[in-house]
Amino acid sequence: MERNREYCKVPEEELTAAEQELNEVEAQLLNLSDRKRQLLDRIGQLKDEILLKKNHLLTSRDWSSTDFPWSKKVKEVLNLVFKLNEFRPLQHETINAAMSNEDVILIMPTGGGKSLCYQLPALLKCGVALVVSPLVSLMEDQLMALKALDVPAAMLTATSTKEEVKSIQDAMLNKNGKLKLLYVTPEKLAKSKSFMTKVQKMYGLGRLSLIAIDEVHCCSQWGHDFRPDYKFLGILKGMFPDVPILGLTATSTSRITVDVQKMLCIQGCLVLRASFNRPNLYYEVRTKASSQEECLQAVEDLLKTRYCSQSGIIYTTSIKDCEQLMHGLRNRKLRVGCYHANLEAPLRSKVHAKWLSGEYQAVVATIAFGLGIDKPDVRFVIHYSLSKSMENFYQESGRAGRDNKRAECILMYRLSDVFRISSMVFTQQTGLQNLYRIVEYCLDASRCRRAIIASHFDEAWDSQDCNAMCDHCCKPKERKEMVVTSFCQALYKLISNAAAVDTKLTAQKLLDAWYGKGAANLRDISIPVPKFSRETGEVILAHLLVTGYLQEDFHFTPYSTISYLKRGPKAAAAMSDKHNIIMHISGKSVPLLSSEESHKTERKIPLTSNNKSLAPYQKIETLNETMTKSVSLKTTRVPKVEVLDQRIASDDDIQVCGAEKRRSSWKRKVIVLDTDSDD
Ligand SMILES: Nc1ncnc2c1ncn2[C@@H]1O[C@H](COP(=O)(O)OP(=O)(O)OP(=O)(O)O)[C@@H](O)[C@H]1O
Repeated sequence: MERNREYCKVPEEELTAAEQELNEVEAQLLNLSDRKRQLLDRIGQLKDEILLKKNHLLTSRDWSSTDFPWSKKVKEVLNLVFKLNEFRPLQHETINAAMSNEDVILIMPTGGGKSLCYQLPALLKCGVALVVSPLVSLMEDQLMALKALDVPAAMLTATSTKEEVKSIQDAMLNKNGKLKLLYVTPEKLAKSKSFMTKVQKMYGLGRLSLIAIDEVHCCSQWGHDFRPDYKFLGILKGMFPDVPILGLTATSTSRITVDVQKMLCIQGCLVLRASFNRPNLYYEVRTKASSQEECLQAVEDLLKTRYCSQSGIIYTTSIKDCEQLMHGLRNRKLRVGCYHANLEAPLRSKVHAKWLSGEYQAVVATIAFGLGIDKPDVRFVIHYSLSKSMENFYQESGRAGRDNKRAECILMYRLSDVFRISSMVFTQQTGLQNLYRIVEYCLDASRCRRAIIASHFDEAWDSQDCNAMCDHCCKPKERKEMVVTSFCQALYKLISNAAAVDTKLTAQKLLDAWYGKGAANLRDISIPVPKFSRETGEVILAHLLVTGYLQEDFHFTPYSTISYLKRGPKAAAAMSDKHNIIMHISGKSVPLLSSEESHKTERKIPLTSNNKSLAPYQKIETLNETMTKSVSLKTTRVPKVEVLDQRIASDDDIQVCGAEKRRSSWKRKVIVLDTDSDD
């Protein structure tokens, strides 16, 4: 080609030659970019294969073995330093993996004993373990506990004094230093260059023993608690390649776990997942009354009867709710305190202390009362309103029953709460998605509550595992299907009618119009008023919302954010003749266990005053006779799934969140769909 160019004196000839050459180059480029794509694909495949192979090797090793060189020492430190007799599930495995310098992600329910998994190896390894923790209060709790055990630990935060910083940094680099654990916030790592330089020096001296990252799900944007500073932790593996990273979390779906591995550059690492099942926790959802007074009454009744002289937590959504509920309960002579972020730290500590000592029966709290709460005998957690996500609910309710004795988690559900929370979370990337999952948990009228929790956390579930420890398994109901397509179409029509007069409808206004109430110009006489209660109407509306047939439409006013309803992304399907929108409802109780027996069953479950070492996620195998009976009851298959014809369906036999309604005049048209259906 070069030669061509040299001899081409005439510009026309040179142009032809250049164009020819360009064509050839383009053809080569195409070939090369094809090849590049092929190579990239292959590299991706090979990397996946290597990770899979590595992961296979890791998972096939017996991490619970007691034949590791450090095994004897591990047992000694467990007994002598931590004063514990034996490991809880997965603790030993995690410790062995960390001692082998493997990266690990440990997913273990709240209270499962994650801290020991990095504290113990930190004591056995040479040097200092860096513990990244999201909250100063959490670190303080940990330091207090470690001090009581005589374990040398320190923390560095934005408020540490110069002297503190200096003495800690000296200890980091001192070959003979005693410091074993150093707690830091992710912000400290991300923002303090001088501190990172010290960590690098410590690493250079071979004194960085391991990196533990608490609440590691905060790395992932898919998690409910994404913290931008956690992103920075991605550089640690590159900087300190031979230091094991131990990520710990109580809540992580598979998607979040993969994301976290990617963020931390520890793909293919060992993932240890303890069961999310907490056999000693009883889960229940109750319909919340619409009047403030009735709601208060319901909580008062619980505290004065069912939970008389027992200790618990009542979670509310806002600071205002928190204070109002506390005053309401105090006026009813209940010993409760309140805890939220607007209270000064000393006051919060005082409330916490009064609750720990039993002076307060319960703390009415916002989510500010959370991480680090380690009271073993919390017998009840009441959610006075929905949580923001299943993860939040699991974590908050998980503060009950850490002593492994029976404790109860009651969630009070009302549709209007959904919109209060949605207008707070809709700007977050997965805010609404997360909220709708917990709404589904509340709406489900028959499925085992813990089966729903397990499936949320991608955990395999055996229907026998509940042991009648949720409201649905305690009093099983038939599971039926109801076709709600025409109701959805009716709601669309009401929304369109309102739009025609330049009006937007909130859920309450939409329900008013549907039930022939509210402004006359928003009603539609061509749409029959439902024969079922408004409560059932609310459930149908909520179902249409969480399944995408309706959608929230947020508008800002100077004082608040209002959620209106509009057609959802599935509207076209809902309008099609061929499409049925099906909702599960529950029918009659399965008459195998009388309510008296079920009550007995409820009361007889765990069990564990003589079973202290039982971890929350271990199966309780010592079933008594009544429990065995309830298990066989629970596993009894519902004989049929029925489609109730929507035109004549009424409240009869429909159970909505525990509010059971029955009428003898029930007429229904039944189409048998399936004769062997279950959840
Ligand atoms: N092997 C064990 N035997 C008995 N008790 C243990 C064991 N391991 C940990 N514990 C106790 O369990 C309690 C909870 O432990 P820890 O705080 O580590 O839980 P966690 O999983 O970090 O919970 P959270 O997610 O709420 O922070 C602590 O009081 C701890 O002393």
